[in-house]
Amino acid sequence: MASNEKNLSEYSSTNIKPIGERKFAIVVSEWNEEITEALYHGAYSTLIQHGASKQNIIRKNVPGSFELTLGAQWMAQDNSIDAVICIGCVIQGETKHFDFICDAVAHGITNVSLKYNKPIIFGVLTPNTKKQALDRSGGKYGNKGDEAAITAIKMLGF
Ligand SMILES: Nc1c(NC[C@H](O)[C@H](O)[C@H](O)CO)[nH]c(=O)[nH]c1=O
Ligand SMILES: CC(=O)[C@@H](O)COP(=O)(O)O
Repeated sequence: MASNEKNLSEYSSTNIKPIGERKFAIVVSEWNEEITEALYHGAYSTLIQHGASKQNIIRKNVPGSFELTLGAQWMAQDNSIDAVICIGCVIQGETKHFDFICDAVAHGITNVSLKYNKPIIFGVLTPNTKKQALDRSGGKYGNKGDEAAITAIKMLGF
């Protein structure tokens, strides 16, 4: 279902219990910082809203979305971390570089989740334009960071 049919920030919270002492890592790409900071704040605030403690949310910055995979692995190998949220924004340019990055990140973080048997959430926007990114990072279609945090919480069984 396209984002213009389902707001990324709309979800039923009635069935989500407080997440107590669970520990989360949020790995944030620095490329398109205006977008990724908005996504990060969406994810962070959603975790806090559902009961996570500030000291149990670890942030790790990486240069670009391609580096999210290794950043996620560094966090996932810490046994105290229950779930990892990857935040990035890859905007289509003139060349096929976009395709290679998006493919590498999608497959990469999937492999990390299977290797460490823990949720590694794909909170990466892959828009064609900056406007599409703005619409999905706190704009008219909500915030994918919210969605990524809820996904992490649900994957932990709450
Ligand atoms: N163009 C975008 C990039 N490019 C950088 C790569 O992610 C990577 O850091 C580089 O290829 C070195 O390994 N990254 C984004 O996150 N978003 C882009 O739009
Ligand atoms: C996704 C990218 O790396 C992209 O922004 C680079 O732009 P271009 O394909 O025009 O070099």
